[in-house]
Amino acid sequence: MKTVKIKDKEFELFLTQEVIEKAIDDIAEKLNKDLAGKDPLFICVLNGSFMYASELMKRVTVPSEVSFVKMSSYQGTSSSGKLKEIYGLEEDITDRTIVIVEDIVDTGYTMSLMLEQLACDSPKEILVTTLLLKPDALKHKVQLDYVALEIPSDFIVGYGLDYDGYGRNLADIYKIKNS
Ligand SMILES: O=P(O)(O)OC[C@H]1O[C@H](OP(=O)(O)OP(=O)(O)O)[C@H](O)[C@@H]1O
Ligand SMILES: Nc1nc2[nH]cnc2c(=O)[nH]1
Repeated sequence: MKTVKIKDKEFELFLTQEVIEKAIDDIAEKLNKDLAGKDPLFICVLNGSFMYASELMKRVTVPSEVSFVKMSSYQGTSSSGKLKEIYGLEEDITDRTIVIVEDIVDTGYTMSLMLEQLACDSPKEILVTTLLLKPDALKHKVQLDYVALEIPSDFIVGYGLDYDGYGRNLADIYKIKNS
């Protein structure tokens, strides 16, 4: 089994680039059907989604715009955990079809905040695509329209996802080795 070491942790091969990109082919095919004539704006969530966004957008053939945002933590007064806010969205999304592009939905916290914040700007509709979903880890109810791959709750790296900043450039996805 192929393994990689990142900092203090060992990871083992979990999903090959071939498997991932076959799943992306399927998502792109669905999007190309569903978005025809809708002039969508794709909003990709940095950092993690950069590789998924790039492979997906090469396969999207409908005329569309692509933009990148960050969900950054900010100091809030709430005791309910980290608060996150959308940074970097310059386009007017009023009355537009929006497609959010994420690398992973884990607890669903980030996506739930994003959906709530984007809805305030009155888009026509918001669709969500994520490369990965951990169904057993979900703690927040989120709308997910196009999920490429469902995975168990193990911590993973590669294909845009990092461990402590490293591993995002790996072409395959690895899961943490249980010692
Ligand atoms: O469903 P959740 O439990 O909220 O987790 C999912 C979020 O976690 C990751 O982002 P992260 O904050 O690690 O930032 P990154 O994309 O820059 O790595 C990922 O890109 C999602 O945005
Ligand atoms: N790298 C990484 N980031 C995440 N963010 C939410 N879940 C994960 C995960 O499994 N791996």
